[in-house]
Amino acid sequence: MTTVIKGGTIVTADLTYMADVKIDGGKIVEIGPNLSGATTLDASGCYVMPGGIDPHVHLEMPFMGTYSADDFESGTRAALAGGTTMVVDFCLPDPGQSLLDALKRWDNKATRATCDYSFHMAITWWGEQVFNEMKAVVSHHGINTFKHFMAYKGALMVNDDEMFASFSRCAELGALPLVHAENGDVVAAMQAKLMDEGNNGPEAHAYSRPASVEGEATNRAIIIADMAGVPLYVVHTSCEQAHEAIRRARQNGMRVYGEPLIQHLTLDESEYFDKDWDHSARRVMSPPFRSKQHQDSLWAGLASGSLQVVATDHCAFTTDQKRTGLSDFRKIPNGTGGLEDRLPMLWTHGVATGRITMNEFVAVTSTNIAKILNIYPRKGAILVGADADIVVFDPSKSKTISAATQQSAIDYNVFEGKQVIGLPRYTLTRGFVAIEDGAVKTREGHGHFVKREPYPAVSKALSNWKELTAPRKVERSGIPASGV
Ligand SMILES: NC(=O)NCCC(=O)O
Ligand SMILES: [Zn+2]
Ligand SMILES: [Zn+2]
Repeated sequence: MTTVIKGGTIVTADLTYMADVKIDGGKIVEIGPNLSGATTLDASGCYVMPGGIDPHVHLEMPFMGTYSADDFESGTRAALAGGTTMVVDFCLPDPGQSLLDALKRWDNKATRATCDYSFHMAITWWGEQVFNEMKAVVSHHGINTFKHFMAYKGALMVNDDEMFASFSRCAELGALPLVHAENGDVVAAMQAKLMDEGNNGPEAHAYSRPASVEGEATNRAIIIADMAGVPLYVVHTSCEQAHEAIRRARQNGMRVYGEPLIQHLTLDESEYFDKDWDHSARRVMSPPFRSKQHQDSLWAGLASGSLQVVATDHCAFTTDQKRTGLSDFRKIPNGTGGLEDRLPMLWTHGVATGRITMNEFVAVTSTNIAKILNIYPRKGAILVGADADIVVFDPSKSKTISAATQQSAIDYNVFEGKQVIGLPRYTLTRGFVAIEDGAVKTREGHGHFVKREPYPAVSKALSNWKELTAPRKVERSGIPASGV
């Protein structure tokens, strides 16, 4: 059964033009004028764009003694409602657990997904078993990214030697390491000091994680990646110090990518000084929200290309879950939602204000990450042969964000009361119309796992360069006799 999206303007990362899009069997089969099919979707006045890809979500994540509240059904439903058609979650092995066993657990959870998904594998401990299993993760399970937490001491955190070993293994396998870059040792010490001084409220979460601990860790991860000869992707880049380290590395020819979150771009640190404990605790996430100056730096990075991707780190906890930390901010589960709001908030605060163009919007919400994850042009493109993961985006449609009308399972929204302009008229996941003018028609279990091959081009280029510039013994003639 063919579907035609008719009368819209196609917007991709590099082109804007008027054409219809014909879909058959979940794929784009034709692009051009005056197309017809069994079903027609009216896109007049709309932009027809690749569906959003959110490479950073935590659905039903076991974390800080609880589980994040959105599972693969409600989380992907929220994604589709906001124009996002693929998510990438993080598989988190327990300490000592086999990576492959952990993957079975994630496979089971994800069967309920309503849109396509993939996983990053987290390296939460190190040993020969992990070293060996990383190969199977890449070659048999279609996962080409490995996440490293430099924070969450005593839980998910790995040390520099473990990171260097894992990054080096990534280099051998053609995989890409990811880092949560905050100095976990310094954060733990600062948290303890703040508690000793009686600072137990959610604002202390922000005090304990200043921009410098993120900048230092980002720089350290970049240097470790360079020594290991591997590219690096820095998740939730929230401040100028981290951005500056990424910019500098890129200027020096390193392949380092930075991912600001929509929350850091649009919400600031004043949220933590609200008199209402719940208000502040609901916004506790790591890294914390920053000042307006840091926000300006992130926006500039998106416009100039030194930062490449806007994600959400969707990790939603209910107010009751947040209240676990009523007397100790260290126990407030870290994380916020945003899956449904990423595209409308970025359009409103980015495109509508002129901070980024429509094409840059597509690049940072979809195409760039599709290329980084090595799934382009199956995803992230409006091209014949691509999956029909499409958002028909109406720039004149507006709403006020409210928990009362959201898809996420939690009881609040960190963007509550914000007016957005620009919303999906239709969201299609592999050709299936899951969102139609605000009506949610998602199908549980429709989502497929997207396998991702390793990166032959980047790894080959980097290993060629490393080989050319490797330390070499200088062959000398006429070596003087020993003076002894
Ligand atoms: N970001 C956050 O606070 N929670 C989710 C886990 C992580 O990404 O660090
Ligand atoms: Zn993180
Ligand atoms: Zn995260």
